Amino acid sequence: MSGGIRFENVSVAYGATTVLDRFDLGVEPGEVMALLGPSGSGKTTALRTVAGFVHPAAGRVRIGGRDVTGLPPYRRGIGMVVQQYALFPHLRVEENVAFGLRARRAPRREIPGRVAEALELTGMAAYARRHPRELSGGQQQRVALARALAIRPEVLLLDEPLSALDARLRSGMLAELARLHRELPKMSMLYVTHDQVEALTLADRIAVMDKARLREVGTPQELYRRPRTEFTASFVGGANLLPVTVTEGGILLGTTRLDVERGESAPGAGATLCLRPHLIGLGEGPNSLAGTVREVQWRGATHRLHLDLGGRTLTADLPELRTPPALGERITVHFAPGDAVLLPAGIGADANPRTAPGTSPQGALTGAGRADG
Ligand SMILES: Nc1ncnc2c1ncn2[C@@H]1O[C@H](COP(=O)(O)OP(=O)(O)OP(=O)(O)O)[C@@H](O)[C@H]1O
Repeated sequence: MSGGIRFENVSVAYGATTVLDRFDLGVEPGEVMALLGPSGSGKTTALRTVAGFVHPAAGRVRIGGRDVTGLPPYRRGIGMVVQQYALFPHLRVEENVAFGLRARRAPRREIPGRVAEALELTGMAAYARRHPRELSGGQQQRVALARALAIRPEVLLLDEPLSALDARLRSGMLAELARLHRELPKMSMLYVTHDQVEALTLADRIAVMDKARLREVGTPQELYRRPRTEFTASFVGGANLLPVTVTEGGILLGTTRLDVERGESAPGAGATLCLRPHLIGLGEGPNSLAGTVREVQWRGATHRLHLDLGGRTLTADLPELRTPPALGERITVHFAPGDAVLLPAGIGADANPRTAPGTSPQGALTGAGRADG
């Protein structure tokens, strides 16, 4: 059985409010696709249309090529894990895991083996006889995962599965999910998150959503290194977004001429320079920028500097400095021509990157540090 999910122009509305607008996306068999976007962008709604809990006003949903738009959830071949573990408190772990199999009328003699297999996959075999209240939050989430896997789903739907866990458990579970993906290479996963680190770590591709629409889809590397919109640039990884002017003679940041590829931006047009904080170096270089130090944050392995470039803030993450600059000091930083991306003004402008998480009031995004904690 080949998995894979296909959204074909799926729209969902509650009353007059469209919460999913002509959503068109394919998840390949065996692929992990993250749905990444701010709160309320429609991620959960998209996932629930695959599960069969939300019915589209228009469009079709396919799983493994099969049109499942009209099918009830239990006939779709899906496993689902949500933020709240939703285990039955009065049932032991093994009974919780067997529940989905019984509900689907799996042959009785097969159930113990399938339960054991699912508990083994999730590292919970030793806890089979316990009740949920005797488990930690992370363990309960593993049981929820085991329950979803026991039915051997074609597709696994995960809705913020790690958000109830503390940071250390979260990174452990993330590694577990990556291992699971390697061990079950045919199973597709659709993973809803608003955490870019989870998406970058786990996903083969990321679908960036905002305001009920799909904004951009690509591999984590594509979206990180070559974002096509300001929204993606700021939401995936954190970026400095600086308005520049495109002229025949080159790109101008204020009066400073920069050596960066012009891309699709036509002379005369406005554009935005996207520059990742960690790709900025100290001192003179190919693209030198002078600024006044407004803030210095020591972050262990790095120093984060906020520089005032004449009214614009530039955030730079530098490897830990022996002698960090003083506040008010004037310093020069630089970046390599290939390390900045020029985004044509206007694309994704209505996506309002200024409200993306981690954006400082000056419009320089400081969220890149989330990747390093
Ligand atoms: N049953 C419902 N009735 C009315 N509006 C709803 C319903 N479910 C969701 N919505 C609205 O649809 C929009 C999208 O919700 P959805 O849960 O898909 O967003 P999300 O991207 O998953 O957000 P979050 O990250 O906060 O979970 C929101 O504005 C939400 O208020």
